[in-house]
Amino acid sequence: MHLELIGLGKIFVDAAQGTKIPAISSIDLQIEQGEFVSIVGPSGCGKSTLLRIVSGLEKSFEGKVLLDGQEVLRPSNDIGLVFQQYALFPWRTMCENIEFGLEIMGMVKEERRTIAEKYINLFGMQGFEDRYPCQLSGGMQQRVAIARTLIMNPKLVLMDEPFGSLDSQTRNDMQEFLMDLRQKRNDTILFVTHNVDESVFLSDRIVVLSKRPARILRIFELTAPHPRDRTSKIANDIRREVIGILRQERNSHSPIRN
Ligand SMILES: Nc1ncnc2c1ncn2[C@@H]1O[C@H](COP(=O)(O)OP(=O)(O)OP(=O)(O)O)[C@@H](O)[C@H]1O
Repeated sequence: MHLELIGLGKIFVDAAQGTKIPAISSIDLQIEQGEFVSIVGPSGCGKSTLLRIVSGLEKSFEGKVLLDGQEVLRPSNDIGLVFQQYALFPWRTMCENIEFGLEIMGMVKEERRTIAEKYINLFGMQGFEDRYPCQLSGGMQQRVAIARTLIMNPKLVLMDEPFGSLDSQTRNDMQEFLMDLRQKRNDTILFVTHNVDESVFLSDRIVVLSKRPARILRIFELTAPHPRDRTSKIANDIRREVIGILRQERNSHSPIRN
């Protein structure tokens, strides 16, 4: 897998008010197989818009997204999506949610059940197969959403604040779970987060975006092996530096107050 973002730009037009909202400007980025790349940036800077463009959901934008050299023009099974809202089907059990994509592909029930069970085991969710989403904890629901995406074996997984609605302990558990999973599967992940700690714990690279319209301010490379020590000097140094850039960016061009 090789992902290439070339000169990405996006301007929203508010037809009612006749105003233009530049959301993204001149973003170039390359991602290789197995990389975990986090995107952080000020609130409202254009992170989700960037993911939507990469996913093929956004129809009009400048530049190109190339996945293995092929232009991404629409959503496909090659690119999996995980959102903050788990978006599970409430009327389907855990197992039925996980096997949904395989069912849509026309796979017969026995075959897809066998594969879904493999994922249920891999995700440590045995015993909950027949529960409905409302009977599962938030962390478990997000695991189901991730399993439902990964069962399609996408080349690239896009995650938009996937742990944003979880309490801090569950969030930590999910970060560890995701790292463990990654070691087993070598998925390629582009991950949007507001949480700098999370990006330092998880990423091979952290891409720091500017205020809207988002452009790349800085890319940090993190080479510490996993599992990472959240309190190590290197983790603290990078965290401090990323937070410093974001603070400076937030305060830039703001009116001087007495
Ligand atoms: N469909 C749309 N029409 C008009 N403006 C939009 C649309 N979608 C997003 N925007 C605007 O584009 C900008 C970037 O939005 P986006 O959701 O990508 O930011 P974000 O960095 O993901 O935000 P957050 O930090 O709140 O998650 C915002 O100002 C938003 O209001």
